[in-house]
Amino acid sequence: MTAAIQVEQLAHRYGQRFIYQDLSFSVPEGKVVALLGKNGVGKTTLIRLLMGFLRPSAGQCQVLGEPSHALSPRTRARIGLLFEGHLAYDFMTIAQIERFYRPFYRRWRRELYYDLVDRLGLSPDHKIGDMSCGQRSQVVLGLIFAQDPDLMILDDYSMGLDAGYRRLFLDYLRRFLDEGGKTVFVTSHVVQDMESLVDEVIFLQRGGAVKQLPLADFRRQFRCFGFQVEGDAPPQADGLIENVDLHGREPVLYSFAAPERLAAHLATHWPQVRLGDEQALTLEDAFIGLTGKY
Ligand SMILES: Nc1ncnc2c1ncn2[C@@H]1O[C@H](COP(=O)(O)OP(=O)(O)OP(=O)(O)O)[C@@H](O)[C@H]1O
Repeated sequence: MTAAIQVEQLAHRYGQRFIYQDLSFSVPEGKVVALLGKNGVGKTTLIRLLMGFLRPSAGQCQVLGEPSHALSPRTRARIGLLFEGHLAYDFMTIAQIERFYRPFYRRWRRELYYDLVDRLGLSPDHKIGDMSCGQRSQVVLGLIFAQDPDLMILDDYSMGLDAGYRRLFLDYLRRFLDEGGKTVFVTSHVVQDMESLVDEVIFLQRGGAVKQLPLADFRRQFRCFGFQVEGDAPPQADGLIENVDLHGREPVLYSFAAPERLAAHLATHWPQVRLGDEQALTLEDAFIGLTGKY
């Protein structure tokens, strides 16, 4: 399968501080892939690298078959980018910005822009600089859908959108995906939105460790169990135990291992621990279980 994004042995540092040292993953064409990670792990930095706004300290990224630091205008026009501070032309009006963007894109779909933006109930000569944060987001999203891109890169699309507009955006995104052949690479802190949208997840940890797997596999394999300890030596994360934490008041441990394998592992390495019941997890619980609360 062709990769829309291919990242190989990527390293990036700000000053002396490495954000990642050896990051590799790929986003297959036609898939929706979410990059999830806690604040400050380097999600936005990665998008800057993918778009060629930053040059990596080492390693490489390819986007739609071109090196990210040398993307041609033609390839850039195939990428719909939602990025913090992206809407720089806030002196323009709703109508002016649409006219400004239109000539850059061969498949421009003006009706999609106005379909989203008309819902704001503002006149076409309303200035972008005089809009609320959520309204501006709506304008940016309208511009991105109108581009009809082959690849959408969305950095925290929920920025400022209220629950209704977030749903509206997700409905648009699903319709966009129904057209087929589209790839979406998304970062979000609204983990529950990912459940019905995403094919694969990439968990990025501080220091650059990554785990990529189909969302369905993550939901099926990643489990949470209560446990009891004899004495005062609780288990610690190890090769099989991903994390140990409190779920409410109950101590729990998280693992990708099946219960029998985990019980055998505990009997050998943590004999003072008795495995309790499996707990149901929302996607957000599972995300926190894997990455930790803070
Ligand atoms: N220009 C910069 N100079 C120095 N450090 C930076 C710079 N930009 C970002 N950082 C640091 O790099 C790390 C990664 O930042 P980045 O914005 O990529 O994280 P993020 O995963 O997108 O975070 P969030 O989820 O909070 O948006 C952070 O520790 C941040 O402080």
